Formats: sequence, C-alpha cells, structure tokens
Amino acid sequence: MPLSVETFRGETGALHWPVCRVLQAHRMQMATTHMRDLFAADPARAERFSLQVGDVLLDYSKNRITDETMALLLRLAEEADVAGWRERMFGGEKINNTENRAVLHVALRNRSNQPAIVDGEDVMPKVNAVIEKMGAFAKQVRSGEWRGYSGERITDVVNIGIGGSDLGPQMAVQALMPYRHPQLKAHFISNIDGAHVKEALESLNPATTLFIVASKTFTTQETMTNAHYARTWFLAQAQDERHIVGHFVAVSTNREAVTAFGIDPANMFEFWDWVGGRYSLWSAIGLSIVLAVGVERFDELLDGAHAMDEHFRHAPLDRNMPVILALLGVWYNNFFGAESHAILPYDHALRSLPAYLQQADMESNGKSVDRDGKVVDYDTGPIIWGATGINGQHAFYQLLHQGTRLIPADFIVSVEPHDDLQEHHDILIANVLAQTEALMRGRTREETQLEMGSPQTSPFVQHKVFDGNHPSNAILLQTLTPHTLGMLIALYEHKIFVQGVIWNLNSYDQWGVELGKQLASRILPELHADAPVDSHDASTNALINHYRRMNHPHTDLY
Ligand SMILES: O=P(O)(O)OC[C@H]1O[C@](O)(CO)[C@@H](O)[C@@H]1O
Repeated sequence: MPLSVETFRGETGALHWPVCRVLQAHRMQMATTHMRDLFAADPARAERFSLQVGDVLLDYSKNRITDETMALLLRLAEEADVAGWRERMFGGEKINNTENRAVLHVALRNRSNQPAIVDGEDVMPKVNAVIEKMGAFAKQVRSGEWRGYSGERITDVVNIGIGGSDLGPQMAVQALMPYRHPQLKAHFISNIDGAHVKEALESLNPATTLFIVASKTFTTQETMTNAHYARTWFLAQAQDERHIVGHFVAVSTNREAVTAFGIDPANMFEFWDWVGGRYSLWSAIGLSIVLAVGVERFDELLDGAHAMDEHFRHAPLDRNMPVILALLGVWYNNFFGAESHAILPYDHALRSLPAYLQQADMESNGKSVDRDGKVVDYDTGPIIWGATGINGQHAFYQLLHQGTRLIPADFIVSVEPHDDLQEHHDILIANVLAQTEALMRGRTREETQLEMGSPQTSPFVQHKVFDGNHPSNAILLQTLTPHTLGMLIALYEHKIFVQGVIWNLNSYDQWGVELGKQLASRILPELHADAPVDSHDASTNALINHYRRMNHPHTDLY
C-alpha cells in the first residue's frame, strides 16, 4: 500500500513556533474533513474566504481550512513577527544579513514618494532619476528619433541577461503584449547554449538592433559571453567601434565593468545592491519593458505593485492577501508534507509566470540554513512548477486529480480578455472553473457508479473515482493590464517574504548557485587541456574525458 498524501510527517520536520503544536493537532482533526462537506455545511464559505484588493480577487475557500485553521495560522504569523519583519523591510533595515544589504525593491515602486532610507540616505531621488532617464531614452527609441549608425530607426531590442535580469522583463513584456509598440520587437537572449544567440540574431539587422546588456554584477559568464558575441556580430557589419554607443546600452550596478565593455556610461541605467536580481524588474532591469510598452505603462506597472505594497503593509493580517497565501502555503508545506506548488495561469500572456515565480520563490526560500546559520529541521520552500493551465489539463492534470501527491495550486485568470474571441474565452473560463471544482469536490464511488450505470462490482469504477479535497486558490484579475500585473507580481513577492519570515530564512541571498559556478570555472579549461583529466571524482573525470574524446574525435588526445 503506497503512503497516502494524508500521511502526516510527524514531529520531526515540524516548525518550532509555539502554535505549531496546536496546528499539528488541528491538522490531525482536519485529516478526515472533506472540503465538499465544509461547503455543504456553510453556504457563506466562499464569501468568507475571499478577498478583493483593487482589481484582484482571491478566492481561497477551496482550501482545507476552517475558521479555526485560519485563526491558528494567523497566530503563527504573529508569533513569527511577520508585521515586525515587514516594517524592517520597508524601513530599509539590512535584513539580507549574509550580504549586509537592505531589501528595498518596494522603494522602486514607491509611488507615494515618501522617503525610503538606506544607510541614512533617502534613495527616492535616485530611483526617480533613473525612471526618468529610462523614460527619456525609451521615448527617443520608440519615436524613431534614436537612430542606428546607418541612420535607420531601431526596430529590434535585444535584452541579454539571465535569471532575474531576463525572466522578469521577458515575462512582463510577454504579459503586456497588447500594449507593445507596433514597430519595436523585443527579444531575449539568456542561454549560453550558442543556439540561443544564433537563433535570436539570425533574422536581425545590426543597423536597426539595440542591445541591452542587463546584468546586476556585469560579471555573469553567460551574459557577458553572449554580450561579447553580440558585439562581434554587430561590428562585423558596423565595422567601426564608435558605432557601439548607439547600439549597446547597459543595466547594471557595476559602472567600471560597463565602461570596460565599451558602453558609454551615459547609456548605463543604474540600480543598487539593495535590489535583488529576482526582485529587479521594477528597476532599470525593466528597460526592455519600458521600450516595449512605454514609460506610462511602466508607471502603471509600478502603481499596481505599489497598491499591493500598501495593502500588504497596512491591511490587518487576517485580511492581507500575501499573508493569507503565504500561510496557506505553509499549512500544506509543513503540516501536510506537500512538496510542490503549482502555478497555473489561464491566460496565454502569463505563460512565463511559472518560470518567473520559480526563480522568485525557489531562489529565495530554497534553503536549509536559517538566517542565524543553523541547519533547519523543517521543510522550507516548495518546488514551484506549472504551465498555462489549459495546456496542463491535457498533460499533467491527471496526476493533480488522481495521483498520490498533494499539490496545492494557484489558478490565475483574467476575467476580460484583450481579444474579441468570446467563444475561446468562455471555453477557457468554463475549464478553469471546472478544474477547481473537480479538484475540490472530486467524484465519489456512488456518484461514479450512478453516472456509469455500472454494477457495484465493476472493477472499472474505482478508476473513475476522484477523491477530491485537493486545495487550490483562484486569483482573478479584472483584465491583465500593467496595473494588475504589477499587483500580481508584488502579491507573490510578499507571499515569499512572509514564508521566509515564518521559516526564519534570509530570502534575499542565493549562495546555492555559487558552487556550480565555481566548479564550472575549474572544468572549463580542462575541456581543452593537453592531458586527460583526473582531478575530480571518477564519474566527473570520465564524463569530461568522454566529452573531450567525442568533441575532438580527430585528435589523438589519448
Ligand atoms: O544580473 P546578474 O548579476 O547577471 O545575475 C543574474 C542572476 O544570477 C543569479 O545571481 C544566480 O546565479 C541570480 O540571482 C541573478 O538574477
């Protein structure tokens, strides 16, 4: 008999906050509670467990919760001092303790313009100055005033970056497609696999292409290698290095490295070390967004994020959308042993949201050492995964409905589409609603039998039974606009923050990406060294040597 999703993880792996003992006992009671019955017993459930902030509605009623669950989870937020940490973040305290940095992406969209203080300095003037500079630059490019070296207008913008310097702007540009400039195409190059840069540049004309080299550090190997390749590609046609200035701009915190690359520092768009890479799309890293949709729309994106910031900062915890999402996540993660969380947008424009949130969440909370350096004995960040829901239905939903794992899911829906294909939209909406209903209700054996008209003894009935009781959140946006997109992203950022507080993590460093980078830099020269490699474990040595043999089949290396 396989372990069921109901298997309780037990004492080890439990969080240490005092209320967690009570939560564990409550979890045992909830083991036999089916959401179907909770709905049947309480007609006001949907209303009570829903919350609207501006044009974003969260229905969290299809979760395995009661009023008592929520009250206990809220106690957890209080014991973990979510409110205190929230003020520390907004107040510019250096809560990224391992890097001794403030965490102030909220200042980038601080539309109130109230001072945001880092190290005794109000950073708002420089934040506003960079937005203004981005706007002025974008205006020139978008209007055609900015000319390439041959005198032609720019038709293609290529963002070269990776991780936070790619995923955020790419996702936002895609999401805001209906607002894009009709004569300006955006492209994104991130992968160090040469196929990516080759394919992206294939159809482009150097004379009408503008490159944004986007890298916080300006040292990231993938980005710098692609940027140098693009530079060479450009110069092959432009011939003269003086033309670089009109075709390459940089987004970075590293002025020295930008200048060394040959980019005019006047064309460098700055941001600061208190902006984490995965929280940076609001900063100059959003330059490709500004170029694609214009600074007015970018402002609306910032306005939306600010609206969510204000809600997060001021709403009571029990009516606070990011807090509620975070607590529900902790409930399944730490009390039900759920290992993953699915992000399922029912909006083609949000198809890159799962990948974006993978970095935002997993790079933030994928940690096994707490902020004080202690190895944790409880689970932290879940595996984030997902895809557009409607396509997922025909691929992986089988497992969501009838698999052995408990996978909480967020269904994200835009109520009003940008297109006029009403029939398409109705089918889309009917499906998302049906999925959340099916996951919650399931279908009992009796119902299945009735529907199938099969005898009780039929061996096939069980195959068509759905246990249900699978939790999900429905997040409805009125329309996917810059404003609602800003709200949505900020909602998840704050959810991640709250979970990090409860798990006592520093959500803003990412030491886990370093070891691989370090080892890659050791292996790189070995790929072409004269002698066979024997400095690693046997498997790695063999793989390197095998690669060398296959990659240089005509040399007699051995
Ligand atoms: O903007 P950079 O400095 O090139 O870094 C890109 C990405 O690399 C990482 O540091 C991880 O390697 C991410 O945190 C970051 O978003």
